[in-house]
Amino acid sequence: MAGTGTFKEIIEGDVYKFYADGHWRLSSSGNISYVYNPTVAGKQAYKITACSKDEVNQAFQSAKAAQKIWAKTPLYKRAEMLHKVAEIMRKNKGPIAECLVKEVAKPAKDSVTEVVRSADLLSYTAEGIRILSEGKFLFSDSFPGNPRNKLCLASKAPLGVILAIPPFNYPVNLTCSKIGPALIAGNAVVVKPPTQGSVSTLHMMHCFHLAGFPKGLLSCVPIKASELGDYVTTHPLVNCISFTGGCDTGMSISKKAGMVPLQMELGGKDAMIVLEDGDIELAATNIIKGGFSFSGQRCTAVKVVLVMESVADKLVSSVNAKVAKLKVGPPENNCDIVPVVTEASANFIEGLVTDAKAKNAKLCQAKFSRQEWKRQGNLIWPLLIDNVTTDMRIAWEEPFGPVIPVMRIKTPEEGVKHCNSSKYGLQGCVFTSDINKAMLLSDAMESGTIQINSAPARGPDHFPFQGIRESGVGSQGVTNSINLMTKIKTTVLNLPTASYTMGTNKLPFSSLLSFLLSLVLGSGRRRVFADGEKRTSVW
Ligand SMILES: NC(=O)C1=CN([C@@H]2O[C@H](COP(=O)(O)OP(=O)(O)OC[C@H]3O[C@@H](n4cnc5c(N)ncnc54)[C@H](OP(=O)(O)O)[C@@H]3O)[C@@H](O)[C@H]2O)C=CC1
Ligand SMILES: O=C(O)[C@H](O)COP(=O)(O)O
Repeated sequence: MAGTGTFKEIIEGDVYKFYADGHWRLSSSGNISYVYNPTVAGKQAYKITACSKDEVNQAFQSAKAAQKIWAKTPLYKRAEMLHKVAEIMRKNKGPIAECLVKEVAKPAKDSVTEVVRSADLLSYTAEGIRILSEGKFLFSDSFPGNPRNKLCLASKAPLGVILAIPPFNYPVNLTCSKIGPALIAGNAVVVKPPTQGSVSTLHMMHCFHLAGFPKGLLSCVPIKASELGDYVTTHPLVNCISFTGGCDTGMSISKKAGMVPLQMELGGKDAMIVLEDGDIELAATNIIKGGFSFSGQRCTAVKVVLVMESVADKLVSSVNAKVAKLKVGPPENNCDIVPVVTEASANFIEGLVTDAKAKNAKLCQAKFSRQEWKRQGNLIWPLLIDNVTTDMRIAWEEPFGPVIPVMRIKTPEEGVKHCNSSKYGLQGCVFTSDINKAMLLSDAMESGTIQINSAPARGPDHFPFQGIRESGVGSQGVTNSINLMTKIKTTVLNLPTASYTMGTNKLPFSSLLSFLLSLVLGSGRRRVFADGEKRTSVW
């Protein structure tokens, strides 16, 4: 059960605490944020303490201090601790998943999957020590005019304090995808959890606490973003911001952030282009899996289908038949379509549908009811909207809900043009049986990733994951996140004479003779070396 047993110390009464300096406590502010259960309108799921400005500042100060020590922790010990957290998370997947069901209405089975996937991500990230234990060794004489008298050692150093801001839809997985790389690289992390998703995040943070990370290295500070959001994101001790969430929020943060590396993933309008030689059944299945899972609340969800008009009717018919089989209802029952996270989100989605209908789109509401459009509170029945045209909002905007527009195209180029006209550029996908056409389309589609014959997806989590344009900046995926959360440190060894290796360091005979004579006569030519010491020989 959430907040009991292993997790009883993270709650006081019915209010969840915040985590800093290695322990859990209620904020001195007395402020409380409320987490509402998306499945039951108006029902409070949880109460969480909201940190004060001073508590947030203290979390950053402690992070800075703890990071200096953590950066000197051997890589193998860092890896051991990540494996330990992963194990604790696997053991406690039940209570953490329970929170996901209640605060973001994620289907129960998908909630457990998210926790296990996150533990696996941490285990994989622990192997990141292979990357961190490698450096670069450069000779100077590869550059014109330089003898080989400078040896350059380049290695990766931690940035310092990482501010991690995850979104509601994957509060556990997307927090781990930030914390894991940050820690293995030697950084400290301050997590600002999403309100909807904060209790799942707090439970996950407790697993890190139980693993025994140094006090202060990790903190989780729920705040009222409207009050302290800017304070957190512009704090002088922030050395990097890793944010996943809405485009508007992310863009605003990136404009205010200091001169720090940014890792921003801001959503997408992932396009699916279906060609005449594409497998229509496969495409339909991927629209269902890729477009409607978690009610479309995924940045990588299929968000517009661009299908050649000659096969459009066949595709729409196949998708509608599959939509009719989707289970609609509460996440506890593992329904395919669950309530979206907030009423505001549901209202936004309804606005897009209403606009499309007003402009003569065809609403293909499955045979759930005679209604074309069905919504009950935050619960929206899955909807394919056919005959969408570019004058409709849903052709361009990200619903983050179970509604998918279908646009009919005459040429593949028309599909590429629409994809590239979007302000987003996260992922896309192409369905065709011709690998050459697939590669040409992938090259032409301006997106971070193009999937061939499968729906967009971030996983597996070690794959590079990035958006362009307003879909974000910086690349995720375990390796890329580790590299983004480090900086390069170089040390240059300046030598008095060129240095060669593998026996190529033969002295000219004359200097060998003078060297031998100096040994015999004891009056070797005294030279000042790089360290300032006067000696007769470099070795
Ligand atoms: N790329 C992706 O995977 C996601 C994209 N989205 C897109 O964003 C839209 C809105 O979803 P939502 O989750 O509300 O996204 P938001 O961008 O509002 O929230 C994302 C995270 O940012 C935090 N936040 C909000 N405002 C600030 C601020 N001023 N300073 C610091 N942190 C802040 C939120 O905290 P809090 O919750 O307390 O406001 C949350 O932790 C969705 O409809 C979807 O289009 C949403 C989720 C994931
Ligand atoms: O930001 C998101 O919505 C997730 O990263 C998507 O992950 P998924 O493709 O594995 O669902």
